[in-house]
Amino acid sequence: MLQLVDIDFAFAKAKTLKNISLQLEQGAVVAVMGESGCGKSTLLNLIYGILQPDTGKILWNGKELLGPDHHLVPGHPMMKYVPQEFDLMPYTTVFENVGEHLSIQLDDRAQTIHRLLEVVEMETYADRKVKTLSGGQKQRVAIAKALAQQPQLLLLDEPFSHVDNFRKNTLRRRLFKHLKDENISALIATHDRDDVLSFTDETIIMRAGHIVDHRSTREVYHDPKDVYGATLFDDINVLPSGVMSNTKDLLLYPHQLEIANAGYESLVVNSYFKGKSYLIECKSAERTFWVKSQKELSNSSIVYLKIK
Ligand SMILES: Nc1ncnc2c1ncn2[C@@H]1O[C@H](COP(=O)(O)OP(=O)(O)OP(=O)(O)O)[C@@H](O)[C@H]1O
Repeated sequence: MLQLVDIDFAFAKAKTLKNISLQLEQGAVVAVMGESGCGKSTLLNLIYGILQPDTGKILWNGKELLGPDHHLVPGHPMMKYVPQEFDLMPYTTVFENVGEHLSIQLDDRAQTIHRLLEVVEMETYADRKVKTLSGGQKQRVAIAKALAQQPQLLLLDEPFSHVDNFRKNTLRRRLFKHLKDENISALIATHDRDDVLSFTDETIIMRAGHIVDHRSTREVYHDPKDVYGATLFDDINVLPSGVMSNTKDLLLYPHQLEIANAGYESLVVNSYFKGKSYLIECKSAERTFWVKSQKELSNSSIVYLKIK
């Protein structure tokens, strides 16, 4: 179990992380979301032991982990980190990169490497030199290399940012299944709601160096604390009490409103094609609303909005 207790950290004078406390049970897969610059990567760097907290403690199974001020080589053996700029050996093969830290005396070394290359769908590239790979392929090799070292905690920073949509879904399913099968905990800094909604147990929301929410992913999504948290998942309708016969202030995603024959009058400003449906942007009294529609609607037409 990982615990952070009252961590503060500053790169310069201004604090980058403030009063961070959290607990992660073994096997939990947890997303870290928040706007760019809010401190997600810094948090992962502190946990991994690349940065030294100014105050506070990081504990693993109750034992304090000492930061880089106390170690010649930063990092801790039970965790692996895949940063945004992955650390691979460009002139050696994919196979050797994944196996870099695996003992050559290990009986099932080759099998282990091939099994992990399957998890990241890179088995056909085993003999290719890393420098000849695309960014997305390198990212997949970096993930397999981290898994090869059998971490108890995996820290992933934007793990699929370079991977095309075609591969992303299979890769995500395989990777998260592997994490669950092997009871590996993971902290994943991501901007991608699809990573978060389908695959994580809990979500941490960060803002300006603080943790502002940490609950189960479903609670964080269904019952957002504020507009900031909700907007990380989707466009959001802010409905103060009384706007659409609602008796309290509401934050609603586009699919929670509908266009009806009667209701709150609004003017269509734009229709955005989304594949299965259109996202309609409407305006009433200086307020913007977002709603889904099966049909494209012409700009300046009038619609009536209702809470579903
Ligand atoms: N080496 C550094 N020296 C000084 N300031 C830094 C350094 N690294 C990051 N920062 C600053 O610390 C803050 C947090 O950065 P961090 O990279 O943790 O954000 P992030 O939430 O991961 O952002 P993103 O989503 O864009 O990756 C930012 O204001 C950033 O400019």
